[in-house]
Amino acid sequence: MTGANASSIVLGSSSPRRLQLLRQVLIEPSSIEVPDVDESVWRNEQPRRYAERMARAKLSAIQQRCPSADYILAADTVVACGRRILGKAETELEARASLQLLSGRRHRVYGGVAVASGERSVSRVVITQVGIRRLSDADIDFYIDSGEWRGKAGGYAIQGLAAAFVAMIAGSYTNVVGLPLVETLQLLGGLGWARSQVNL
Ligand SMILES: Cc1cn([C@H]2C[C@H](O)[C@@H](COP(=O)(O)OP(=O)(O)OP(=O)(O)O)O2)c(=O)[nH]c1=O
Repeated sequence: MTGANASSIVLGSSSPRRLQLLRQVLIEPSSIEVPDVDESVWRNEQPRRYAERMARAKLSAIQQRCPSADYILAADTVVACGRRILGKAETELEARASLQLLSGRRHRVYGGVAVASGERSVSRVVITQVGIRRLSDADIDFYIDSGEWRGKAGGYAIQGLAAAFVAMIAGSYTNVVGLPLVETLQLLGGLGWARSQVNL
């Protein structure tokens, strides 16, 4: 038991979005650990299974590193068009190809979340449907120039300029940004985590 919260949470993620989302609901992780896992997709692996496998792999990497943590949280965000998984865009070419594929279509964002407390761990996948309006070449050029696509699953970030591309969303918005808050809090609550001071 440490700090203001009765139970401390180790965030197993390098994603600034995930930290920001937790802070938005007044959860301050006691520490941040960067998971280092092999993120390659298995042959014929479906997006849902991949998202859950990655979240669990990140969790267990951090569990080994922090055996005495009260709670550990890890997550993975996967963007898929049908069964096709679109990875994190690392080059302009990848981002452009991804945006061209998503243009004028609906796709799904699979958010894997995994939480552990001691020996117990739970995980789930939250699915959000996102519809991107038809993108012109000028839209895509503009977005590529912004650089906001870098390191983002599917080559876009809904919390930034790409909000202007999103025509519809069905399901959790925070899931698309990187961490489905309602479901994450449910998982934590299921393992006994409780806020000590704030009753959100
Ligand atoms: C679709 C989408 C993804 N993203 C981001 C969230 C994640 O950071 C990233 C997906 O990559 P992840 O592999 O889920 O996470 P990460 O590599 O950034 O961090 P870590 O493995 O250390 O936890 O894409 C957005 O920020 N906005 C969006 O709209």
